[in-house]
Amino acid sequence: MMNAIRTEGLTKYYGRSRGIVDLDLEVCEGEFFGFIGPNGAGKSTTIRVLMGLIQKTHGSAWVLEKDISKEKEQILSEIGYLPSEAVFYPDMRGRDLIRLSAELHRKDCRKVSADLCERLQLDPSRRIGELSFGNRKKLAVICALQHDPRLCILDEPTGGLDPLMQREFFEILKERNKKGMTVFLSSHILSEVQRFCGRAAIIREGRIIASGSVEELARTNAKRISVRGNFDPSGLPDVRDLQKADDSTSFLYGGDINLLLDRLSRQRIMDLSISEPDLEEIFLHYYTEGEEQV
Ligand SMILES: Nc1ncnc2c1ncn2[C@@H]1O[C@H](COP(=O)(O)OP(=O)(O)OP(=O)(O)O)[C@@H](O)[C@H]1O
Repeated sequence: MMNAIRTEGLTKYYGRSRGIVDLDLEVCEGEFFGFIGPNGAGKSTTIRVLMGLIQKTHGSAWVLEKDISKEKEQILSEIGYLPSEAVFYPDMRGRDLIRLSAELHRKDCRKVSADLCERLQLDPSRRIGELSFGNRKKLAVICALQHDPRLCILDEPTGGLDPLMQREFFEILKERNKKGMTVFLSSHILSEVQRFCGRAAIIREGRIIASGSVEELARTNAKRISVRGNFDPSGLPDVRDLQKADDSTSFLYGGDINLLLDRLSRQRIMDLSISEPDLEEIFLHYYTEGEEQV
């Protein structure tokens, strides 16, 4: 299987401050891949290095099996890119930018771009400076997709799009993905990744802390334990996200269930529930792992 993106020990420092450290990433051609992490984790840095917009500090990376340090031009001609903050010339009209970006790809994209404008409800005759943030985003989406790229790299694409437009946008991506386009979607919105991506990597503080199928990432042995009555789980192993209210205690528990039952049996409690944690809680656990725990 061909790799759409591969990195080996990819590292970027901004002076002495950390951008990304030792990133190993593998995205196969045809995947809908999620790149998820909190603000400042290093998502944009990774993408900018892959795009050749900034220089890596060390490590290696290939996009569509081409070395980012040696074959930048070829890479750019085959991919679509949606930057997180699109900066455009304010006096230009939307359609001029669309044409300019098509010319860069030396392709007649008129039919596709007209179709995209209609689906995303963008009036391309307006001047860019007069467009709202969401409408500029649509323009960037059209520029990223009109030339039918093999790989589309999207850096937090949905900010600014209203729910209806988000739905249409993902519909377009899904259709393209079905026809073979690889999607690399950076996001801090978990539900987005969960709904559309097959596999994902989680990045925190510049490092990949987990990767795999979205289902796999969501799987864990931990259970959500909720106890009504007086219960103190301190001393039990692998207790996370402890929440205490007046007469109830709730936490994620990943330790031996017998230890827990033993402790519970020694206290008078009024009610107990044991349930699967939802994906949101699991990601929260990935995000906060390594920080001080209760
Ligand atoms: N030009 C820069 N100069 C110095 N440090 C930078 C620069 N750009 C990014 N950083 C730092 O690199 C780290 C990673 O930032 P990056 O923008 O890649 O994160 P991100 O995951 O894309 O976050 P967000 O969701 O907020 O866009 C942060 O600590 C950030 O402060």
